[in-house]
Amino acid sequence: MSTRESTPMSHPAGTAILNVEHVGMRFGGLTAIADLHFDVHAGEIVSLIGPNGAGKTTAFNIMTGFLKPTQGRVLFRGQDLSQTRPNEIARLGLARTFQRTSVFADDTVRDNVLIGLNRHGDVALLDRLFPTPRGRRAEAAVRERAEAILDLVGLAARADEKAGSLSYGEQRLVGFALALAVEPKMLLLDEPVSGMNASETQGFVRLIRKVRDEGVTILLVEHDMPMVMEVSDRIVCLNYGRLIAEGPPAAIRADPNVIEAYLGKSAAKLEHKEPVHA
Ligand SMILES: Nc1ncnc2c1ncn2[C@@H]1O[C@H](COP(=O)(O)OP(=O)(O)OP(=O)(O)O)[C@@H](O)[C@H]1O
Repeated sequence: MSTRESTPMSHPAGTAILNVEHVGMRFGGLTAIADLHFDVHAGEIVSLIGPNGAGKTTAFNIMTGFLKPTQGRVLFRGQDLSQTRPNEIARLGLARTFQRTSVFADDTVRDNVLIGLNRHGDVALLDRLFPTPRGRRAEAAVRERAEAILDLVGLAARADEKAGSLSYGEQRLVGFALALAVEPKMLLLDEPVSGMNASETQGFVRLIRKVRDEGVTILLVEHDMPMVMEVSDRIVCLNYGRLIAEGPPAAIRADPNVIEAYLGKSAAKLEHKEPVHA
């Protein structure tokens, strides 16, 4: 495990940054999550896996404030998120990416990242609007940060192209860059490599590790099992809204309950199918 955070708010390795405490979610008569309970420690890469409809996306939506749980609570860095709005949660340092890409297709890749940075609002608006020396310095700092993020995700050479002209996998990287723009302490990645080819996936594994080594904790939902087994420190497996196993990849791969519910069926079982929402 590696943490290089040095701010006073940082968590030493092994401290929980996220606590999911007996969370339940019902939609009318349907129980999407029955009783989910797990922690993520600072500096870890943790994956949430399970068959279609197991409740993974619902869990993500609760952790990011898009849904309020009908039972239990989620703490991020000790703060209860139940009454916290999504934009406040992002400001606390918990950012997410979405299953579907959400880039501005007609803007360049660079402008997408600049939009993300400006939305984050770490530079005062007046400083950017007026051509004062201070305003110009602020603008230059934002542009420099955009270049650094583009470099990190490997899109520097495509910065001037329209985001909509990139391959699907590259657009996922733009979505990832947008999430990084808010300088998160923790990133929730929703099926980040779906639609990526094998070499893009390998590149993404290296990228996730690099970002983690910079002190960002990662929780991902992913159906690409070789990728999950390679990148995860720990895996949490859900089935029908219940936690059925939790542990390091080797233990999860060998767990009879996980094999029965998810891994052991036909190869087609590992392919992602769109959920049918009630
Ligand atoms: N807004 C909603 N209203 C009603 N039911 C919902 C809603 N969102 C999710 N569900 C149901 O909750 C259950 C869990 O769905 P969820 O999308 O969280 O599963 P998942 O594990 O993310 O699946 P997938 O791997 O296919 O993305 C499913 O039965 C789904 O149909």
